[in-house]
Amino acid sequence: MEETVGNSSDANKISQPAVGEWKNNENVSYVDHEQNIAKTLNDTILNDNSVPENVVIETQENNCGFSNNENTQDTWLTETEPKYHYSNKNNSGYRKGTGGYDKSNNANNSYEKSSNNDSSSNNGHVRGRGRGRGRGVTKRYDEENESFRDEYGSGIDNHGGNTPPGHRGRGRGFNRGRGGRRDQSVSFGWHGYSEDSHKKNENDKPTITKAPYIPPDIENEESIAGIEAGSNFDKYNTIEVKVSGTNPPKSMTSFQSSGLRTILLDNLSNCNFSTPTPVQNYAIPIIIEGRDLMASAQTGSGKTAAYVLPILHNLLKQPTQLIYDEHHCEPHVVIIAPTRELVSQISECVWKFSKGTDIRNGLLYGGTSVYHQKSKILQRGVHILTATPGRLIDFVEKGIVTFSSVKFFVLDEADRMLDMGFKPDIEQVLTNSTMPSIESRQTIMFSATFASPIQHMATSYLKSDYIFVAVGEIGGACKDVVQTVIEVTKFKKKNALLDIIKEMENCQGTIVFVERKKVADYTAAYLSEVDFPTTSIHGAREQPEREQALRDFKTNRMKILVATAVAARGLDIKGVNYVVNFDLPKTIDEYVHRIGRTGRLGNAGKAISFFDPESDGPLAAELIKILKQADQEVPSFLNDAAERILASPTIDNFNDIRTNVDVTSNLVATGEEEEELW
Ligand SMILES: Nc1ncnc2c1ncn2[C@@H]1O[C@H](COP(=O)(O)OP(=O)(O)OP(=O)(O)O)[C@@H](O)[C@H]1O
Repeated sequence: MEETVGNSSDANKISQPAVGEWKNNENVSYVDHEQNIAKTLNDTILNDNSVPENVVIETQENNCGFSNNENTQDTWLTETEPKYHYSNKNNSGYRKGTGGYDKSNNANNSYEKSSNNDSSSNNGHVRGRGRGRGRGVTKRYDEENESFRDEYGSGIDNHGGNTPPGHRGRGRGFNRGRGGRRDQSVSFGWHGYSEDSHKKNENDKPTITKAPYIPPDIENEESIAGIEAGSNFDKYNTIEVKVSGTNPPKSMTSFQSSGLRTILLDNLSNCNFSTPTPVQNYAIPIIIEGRDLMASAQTGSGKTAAYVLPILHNLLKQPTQLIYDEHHCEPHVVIIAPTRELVSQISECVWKFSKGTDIRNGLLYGGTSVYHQKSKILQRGVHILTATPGRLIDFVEKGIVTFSSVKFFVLDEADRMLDMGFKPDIEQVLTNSTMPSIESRQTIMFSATFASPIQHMATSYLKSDYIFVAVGEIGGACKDVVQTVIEVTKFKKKNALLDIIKEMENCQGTIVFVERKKVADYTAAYLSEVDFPTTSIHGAREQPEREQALRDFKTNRMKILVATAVAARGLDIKGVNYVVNFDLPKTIDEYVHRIGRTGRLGNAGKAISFFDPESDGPLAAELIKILKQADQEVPSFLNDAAERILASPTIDNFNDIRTNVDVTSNLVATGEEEEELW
């Protein structure tokens, strides 16, 4: 039975749980904020003095939220009981909405866990415990028109914690919380983001305004510190490097002898870059000499600096006028990467190496304020624009960015940018009428993996005399990562994960990769419940939440990060000791990138992967290859699985599992997700 809550004329009355739903707090029927009382099922009125133990009357002031206590009882938590406390402000904890996807799991009715105890966090509304189907109105910011529009929906979105009550999203199942309260105000700690669902319009519907997100500026000193070189850094010199193409420039052996401008050398030394990595030794002279480049080198071996430094050098050596006005700007360098967080990280790298120069650095990515990004890049113009494809195309279509001045075009994670998911976007950028021809620009592509078909395709964007550099085996895993593969079937994964985490001396710096956003939430909720502070990052979280999650993980506030493929590529996080593949990815390249979040720059890392013979068979043969290439042990069950697959004519896509990577584009095409599926 469902009751209407959202349209109630009394918006201050919160959800009325169905009779019997309060298994553990059977005394409480509902809470009335206006009168500041709770009522029991038999309508006895409880005031402050008579509420049963574990029940706190929720007021607008303490807005505290539900959780379960130690005995897994549903409890309303005040701010003085932070143990199971979800913080909207920091959006890093976890909750599990019983009204949404897991009503049956009463034993696990634990929601959020966070040590944050900030009074501006109004946590209750994320839970959506009520049975009603609210018909709320959401003021949603329309980036296209730069205005707010109303969206009506039913039910609370239990997911992100900052989706206003009444909003139902676009019908992606998991986010459909049911009913719940609509009388919460939410105030977010991050800059420029606030919600207020107290306001009502003339029809007595709450009007919720959600200001577009303005990310914090990257210019802070903390950003300077990269990962410190580990004990295996020197072994980089033993890796074989293959260079092909006509007359390749000679490689360098040190930053000092590289010819890089003094200001760049100073910045390098401020960032503790003393010895170049092999990919830097080869790529820097090639780019300085103006050659197009396709380069592959293992994860965590310094590819970003390998293209940022020579580009900065060339810009400084031959400065040309920066063109911009109040309507448009013409960057000299365009760098494209697949995820928002990676784009932000690259831009940080550009910033730290260009310190003290006149180079202007701009950033475009989805989930953030269009207006803000537009005004930032138009205010002073940008030499180097780092962007995700979706937002860049948006700006190009609006005429805010034109490419007439482009000298360098860079694809980071190039194979990903050229696979079926992103290729149309890249083509759209490269065929834009303002984009200089191949001959008139320098095109640079980097990745740790470069499947042959993608390499072939990529050549059509490069000058015919481009240079190809491969440090080590193309697509090979970093040998500093100890890889373990364990056979675990689907239903045993949860316990297996817990066992692994318990066995770790310290689980701090663990990334758990899962395939689906929903599983990311389940897993993070579960781990939080069992005392491992966990956060998550995936494409269904709002951008401020994603960034907060990364910050929390980077600062060790959260020990574990559960992530979908959105965090698989490029992210460079200090102190990642373990990668756990709770679900294996569909492609081996993705596996290589995922495990490459650890074992970076000569540091040791560990990767543990759950191999489910039922679903992961198609990956077995390639996984064996990767393990052997990295001198790792191959478990016998993996050989068996590979043989089974070979003998089986019925397995689809065995010869080309890459056909599975196209899911992103489908969603982008249907407009369900701006850029990222994962
Ligand atoms: N020569 C160097 N000396 C010291 N630190 C370096 C050097 N080169 C890179 N680093 C640091 O190493 C880390 C990894 O670099 P980067 O993220 O560029 O690797 P990558 O090869 O692009 O990895 P991925 O394939 O995962 O994208 C960063 O923290 C970076 O600051």
